[in-house]
Amino acid sequence: MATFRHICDSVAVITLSNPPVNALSSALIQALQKALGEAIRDSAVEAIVICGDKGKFCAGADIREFNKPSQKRGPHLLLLTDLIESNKKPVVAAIEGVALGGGLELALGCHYRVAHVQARVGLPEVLLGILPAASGTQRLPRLIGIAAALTLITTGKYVPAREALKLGIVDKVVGENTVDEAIRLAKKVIGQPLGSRQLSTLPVQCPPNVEALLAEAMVKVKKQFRGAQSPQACIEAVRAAVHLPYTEGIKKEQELYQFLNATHEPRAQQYAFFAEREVAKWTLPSGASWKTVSPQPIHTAAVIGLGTMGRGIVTSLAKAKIPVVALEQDKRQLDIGSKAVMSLLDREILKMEQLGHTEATNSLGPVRFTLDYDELKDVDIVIEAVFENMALKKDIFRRLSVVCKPEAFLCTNTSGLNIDEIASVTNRPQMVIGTHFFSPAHIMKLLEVVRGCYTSSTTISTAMRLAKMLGKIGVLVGNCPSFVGNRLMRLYVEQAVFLVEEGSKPEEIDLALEDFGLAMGPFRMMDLAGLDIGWKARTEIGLTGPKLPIGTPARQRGSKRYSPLPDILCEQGRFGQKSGQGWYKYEKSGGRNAMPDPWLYNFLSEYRCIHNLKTRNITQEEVIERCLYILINQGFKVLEEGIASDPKDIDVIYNNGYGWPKHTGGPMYYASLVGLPVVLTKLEKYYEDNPDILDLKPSNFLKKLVASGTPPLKEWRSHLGSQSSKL
Ligand SMILES: CCCCCCCC/C=C\C/C=C/C(=O)SCCNC(=O)CCNC(=O)[C@H](O)C(C)(C)COP(=O)(O)OP(=O)(O)OC[C@H]1O[C@@H](n2cnc3c(N)ncnc32)[C@H](O)[C@@H]1OP(=O)(O)O
Repeated sequence: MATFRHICDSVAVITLSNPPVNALSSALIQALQKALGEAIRDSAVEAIVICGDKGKFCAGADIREFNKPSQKRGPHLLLLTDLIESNKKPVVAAIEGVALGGGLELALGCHYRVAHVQARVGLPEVLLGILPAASGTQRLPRLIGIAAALTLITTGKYVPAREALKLGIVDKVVGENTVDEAIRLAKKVIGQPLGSRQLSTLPVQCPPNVEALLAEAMVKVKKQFRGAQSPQACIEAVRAAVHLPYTEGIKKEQELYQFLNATHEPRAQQYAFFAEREVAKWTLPSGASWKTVSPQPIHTAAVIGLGTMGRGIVTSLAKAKIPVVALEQDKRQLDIGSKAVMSLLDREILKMEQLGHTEATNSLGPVRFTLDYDELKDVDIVIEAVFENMALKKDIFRRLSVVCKPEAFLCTNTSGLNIDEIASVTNRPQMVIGTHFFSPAHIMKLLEVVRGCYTSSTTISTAMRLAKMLGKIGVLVGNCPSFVGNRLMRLYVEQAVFLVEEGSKPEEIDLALEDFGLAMGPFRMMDLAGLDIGWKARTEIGLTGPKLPIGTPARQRGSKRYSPLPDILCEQGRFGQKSGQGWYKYEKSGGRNAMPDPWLYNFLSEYRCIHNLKTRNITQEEVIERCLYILINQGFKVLEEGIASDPKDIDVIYNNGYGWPKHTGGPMYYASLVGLPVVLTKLEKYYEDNPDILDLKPSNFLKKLVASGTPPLKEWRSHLGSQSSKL
């Protein structure tokens, strides 16, 4: 790793070099400090350009070093930004690729910034549980004003170069030769006064309503990132920029950074950051892995079924520039589906245009709509996305076996049906795999990649590569009913319904779990997804409806507790948002504004009377513990059964598919934060109180970990022993 400089006429060019993203490690900061010192002292140098090696300016502080003791971290980036800014020779940042976090803070210390048109800049520290603590919270508001700075700092969003130019973050955007352009600019400004380019010396331009603006931002982040402290600290730091001189503002920034660093959030968020990248590095017990097995190329794709999921999947493929054939079963469905897809694609184009893409239309792959299976004969991959009916799926896969070329991979978007059963009807079971997208499929980052017992490692490699091509996070899991995500989710939701039977109100449970940080409580989530979907599935497998054996107790299935409440709501036509009423009532069918429904309270009173259920006062603590610990307990079972190979797989699934708050790291990380002995003791207690809720019974793996002295999460895997992996 090195920072080197060379002289080009009177300009020194300093190149940051720390592959793969030129992150500012202690060593790089030290080397940069040294090179800057030399350039400043060298009387032949009149101006300096800072750029990054291999087309990437800098992705910020090296996150891998965050857990190092601070005294071992070397010089602080903050001092470096001051050194650059106060230097009498103009310094120009040549931004290619990314200038993120500390990388942008470094660029803000420079007097000028030139960016490549495809570069992106941003301050994503908030997403790592910290704040831009190398003067970003003080310099950015001075450059672009309070409102825009607040947005960037509290969302961590990445801003494309053209937008950055409009905001005033960069001075110039170029289509090529960014470093040459920066050198040209550096030469041009030699000898010019730098006062107005030294951001720390500028006043913050405050609108008259600045306090209202800050208060509004606070309300927004408290809602958007419930339970997380870093967004609030970011606002406090910007408030300091408003009210205090620069040096005092910096002190406040440092104080807030120290405060956040003492909480669990940075470590949880940084764990989540690396976990998202590590899940791509899959390994099978056979030894086959992402390193050894090459994916097959995917040039064209087909999607079967243009319901909500199919439309999103088509859009996702088009966004990745993969030409798609979209197939429906009849003309009417095709017309409806194609219109919906076109409207999604139009929205994508609009978004891109707003971000400054001049040729947005050309940046989407072509979509062809058809009723004819023959049009699928040349595609490299097919993704089936019809509704959850095994017989229908099998029919489709039989047909695909005949129509598709032998090298084509066959994927199913089932959210829980048996992959092996689907694969068994094809002429290529080794090329069948589950690709479980999350709704809306063109937006949600997660792709659960489900390996069946026949699935080959090349098929896995290709599906994982597809995830990457779609800009998604693929997590490889084994085949079991409902896979990992929905298997855990079902128990969490069921627990919430049991709590309603016992006396809670849906809105109390939603509030408790949303305050914990979940994006949406279980009842609002059920209403959004549609209660009828689960009802149909339960009817199909005979848990309710005509197939239910006569004489089955209403609240019991086998030896397990069962709640018929969701079934009864469906029988009453209460399907959730789509019918204007479910666990809540809505302003109209399809309305989104959930309001507590007095009808439900009366209904629940009668229901409890009929079933002789005594209500009791249920605390928020119990709501959180029962709903979350049963989910976590199932996570341990999933690990024990080898359905997921590592706790981080479960965490990535929950963080990216189920709105779990990343500042707690994910359910398994959260369990490690709470302490496994605590989770175990609570589960034992709740199971003792509710012996008919069998899934509250602590998993053997959890017990084993506690008995082994509660090892840290990264060691759990080694305690699994000789399990029969489903991977
Ligand atoms: C001297 C240390 C001092 C520490 C003390 C700091 C105090 C100062 C406090 C605040 C100031 C500044 C704080 C920060 O800057 S925090 C970091 C902010 N930056 C980010 O959050 C950027 C995160 N990265 C990304 O968004 C993306 O990685 C990307 C856009 C840069 C590239 O995306 P993509 O091409 O999709 O590749 P990957 O995401 O897969 O990444 C490739 C590879 O690089 C690793 N990586 C990325 N960013 C960092 C980083 N900042 N530090 C370390 N490593 C990074 C990533 O993990 C991948 O690694 P691999 O899996 O091993 O290949």
